[in-house]
Amino acid sequence: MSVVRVAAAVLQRADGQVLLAERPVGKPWEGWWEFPGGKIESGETPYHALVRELREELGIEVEKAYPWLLRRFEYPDRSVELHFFIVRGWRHDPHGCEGQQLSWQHPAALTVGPMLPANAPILAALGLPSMYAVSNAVELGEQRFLERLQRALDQGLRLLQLREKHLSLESLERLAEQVLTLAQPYQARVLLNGEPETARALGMAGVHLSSERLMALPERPHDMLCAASCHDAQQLARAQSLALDFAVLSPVLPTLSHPQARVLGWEGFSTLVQGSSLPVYALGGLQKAHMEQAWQHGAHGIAMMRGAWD
Ligand SMILES: Nc1nc2c([nH]c(=O)n2[C@@H]2O[C@H](COP(=O)(O)OP(=O)(O)OP(=O)(O)O)[C@@H](O)[C@H]2O)c(=O)[nH]1
Repeated sequence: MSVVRVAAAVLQRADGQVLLAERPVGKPWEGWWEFPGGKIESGETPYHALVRELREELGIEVEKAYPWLLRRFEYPDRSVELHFFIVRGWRHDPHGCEGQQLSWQHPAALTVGPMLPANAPILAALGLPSMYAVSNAVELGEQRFLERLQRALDQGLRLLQLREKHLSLESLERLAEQVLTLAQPYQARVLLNGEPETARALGMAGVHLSSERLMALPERPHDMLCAASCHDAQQLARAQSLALDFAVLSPVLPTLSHPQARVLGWEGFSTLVQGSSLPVYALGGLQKAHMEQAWQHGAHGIAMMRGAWD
């Protein structure tokens, strides 16, 4: 079966809502909802197809579009390869130039549907925020870390990795309880860097695997979020084949926590994440101000340890 290559756009407003379109009468899957976009013509790059499709379908001019995920899916009559972009800047108000109905929607609470079957993991990925903070109680001291965590939650942090490898199980339990108590009113999700069973026992939303654990794990846990640390193509491929929720790729820049590690640089990062079916956070020596650069290089967002608590 030949592969249909498609450019698809997640137009995202500052409030997080994304634009969905209903497939018009007469097309395959009519009445189903999708992200605006269409087939990549021969000789076109995915980006150029995106710009053309959004002009033709929505009457907008793309100003800021970032490469995001590649999703392969088998329909009964065709295989599709969907090149998703996140579009954060455009000129003119989108309207359905082909008579299609449009709707701005919160990815986690759609009020239109059904969505095309290929798109379920895309909606899940859109539920992940741009920033992923990694705890640093060992350097800050627990009290100061908890104060900084409270401040970060107030400022919008919604995803956190508790990574305190030096602690005994008893001390970890105590700290985890305090962290979860702070995170709960914000519905912020906390992942434990460790084993799935420990994460489950501590009531965490998920587990974050070390790269070593990632390579050894036969199957991902299905009752919680599951993410992993990756440093090369082989580990990223493993994270994709286990269908994890997301990966973290590091170190992008030199970092104090891993002074010996070979730095990827932004170009190395972007080469590795190109074509990823999973959202990938950039990590290593980053500050909040690196967000735009991370998006330009194909990252879902940035992960930070020291930078998250400044
Ligand atoms: N634009 C878009 N297409 C998607 C999404 N998800 C998804 O599976 N697709 C698939 O990607 C293909 C998009 O091609 P298209 O919209 O230009 O073509 P089409 O179905 O109208 O078919 P036709 O032009 O051959 O009649 C379709 O097979 C569609 O089912 C999505 O979110 N947006």
